[in-house]
Amino acid sequence: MYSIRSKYRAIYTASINSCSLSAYIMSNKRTRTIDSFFMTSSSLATKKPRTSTNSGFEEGCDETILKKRDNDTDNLPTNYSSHPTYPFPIPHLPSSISHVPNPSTTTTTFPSSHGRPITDTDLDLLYFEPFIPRPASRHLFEFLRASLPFYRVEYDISRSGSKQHIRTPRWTTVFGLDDTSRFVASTIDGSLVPNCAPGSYRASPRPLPQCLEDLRVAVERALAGAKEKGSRQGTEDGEEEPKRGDAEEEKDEDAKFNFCLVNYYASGADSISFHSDDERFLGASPTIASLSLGATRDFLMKHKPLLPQTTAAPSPAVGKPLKLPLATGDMVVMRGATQANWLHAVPKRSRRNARDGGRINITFRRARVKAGTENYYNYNVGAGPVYRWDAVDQEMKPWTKEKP
Ligand SMILES: O=C(O)CCC(=O)C(=O)O
Ligand SMILES: [Fe+2]
Repeated sequence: MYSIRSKYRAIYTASINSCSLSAYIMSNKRTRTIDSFFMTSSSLATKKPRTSTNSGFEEGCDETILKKRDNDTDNLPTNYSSHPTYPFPIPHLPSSISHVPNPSTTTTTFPSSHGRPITDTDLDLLYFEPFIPRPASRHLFEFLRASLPFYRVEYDISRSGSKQHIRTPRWTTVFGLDDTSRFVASTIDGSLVPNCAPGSYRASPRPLPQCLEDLRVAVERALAGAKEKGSRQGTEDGEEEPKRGDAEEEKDEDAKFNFCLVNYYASGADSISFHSDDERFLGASPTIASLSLGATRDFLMKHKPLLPQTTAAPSPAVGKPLKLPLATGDMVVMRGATQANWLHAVPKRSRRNARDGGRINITFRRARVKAGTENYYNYNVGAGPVYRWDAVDQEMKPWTKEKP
């Protein structure tokens, strides 16, 4: 038997190695080994510039990361998040993801670009290109894929009277709401949502591990900053600051997240079909922050069909999908009436682009209604086995508890 730390060393080293293997394949016969990850900066300076324009994973082995590792003599995690609901301890972010802020300090390089508003009929997006600097985001992709437990949810549905078995075409994992969490008393659909007593869930809520908690803090801080900047601009010309109503207070609450869903798309064959995140447990106009790591994938958005009795003239947005090619480190924040009126999807990629090295998507949300939250756990964790990334075979493998 070996300790968590030595086990993690094996996984993490293999992960770095697999990164070099990928770089080798992508950069056409330029062999790189584990040693190259610890080369000196001067030897790296002679490295030829990369010519590959492939997105995502294969570029994760770039100079910035290598130089950073050069200074980190022992880059392996020493701290872990543990909880009875975690199948195994989840490491904290390694020091080499240098741009990930420490919540106890005020210095952060996040976001690494300003959020660009994209608006249309009922559409309210804030698009950071990127939110996390590209090199750090690629390292973060590797880290999260190797560190989190994943699930492949399967379920049966009834379609035209016959039962159909669905195997979700992506890996998922979900965290949120620990025993100390409370639903804040607020109104949803006109009624007061009560506080939720600890231990009252059927599905055991899993708190965010520290590595996702650090990201949550960074995202919330950036959104608060973007909001402050927006309101400062609105009052710059001496206007009196407008009085804040209940709706605005609720909007503030929306951008305080207590729930996190992680999707892993192993290749272009994995996808998510058109849907909206309009589950009741998120409230009427949720703010959802969606972070992309790894391979670039298209994020499509289209307006929901308008009811035939609608008298308003159709907007050009209706029927015309919007395409955001989400690259590593990018973040899209969906707000306001977006979920109520728009659908989004990450379609499969063509065979030519199928082997893209994988992509991770993290969405931060605010769960408000207990009943729906339970369903969400079941839908994104399910009752099947736990999977964990096997860096040697480069795939998710069923994970079993080690015998002591
Ligand atoms: O992978 C993405 O960018 C979208 C994921 C998504 O829409 C969801 O999990 O609800
Ligand atoms: Fe979604």
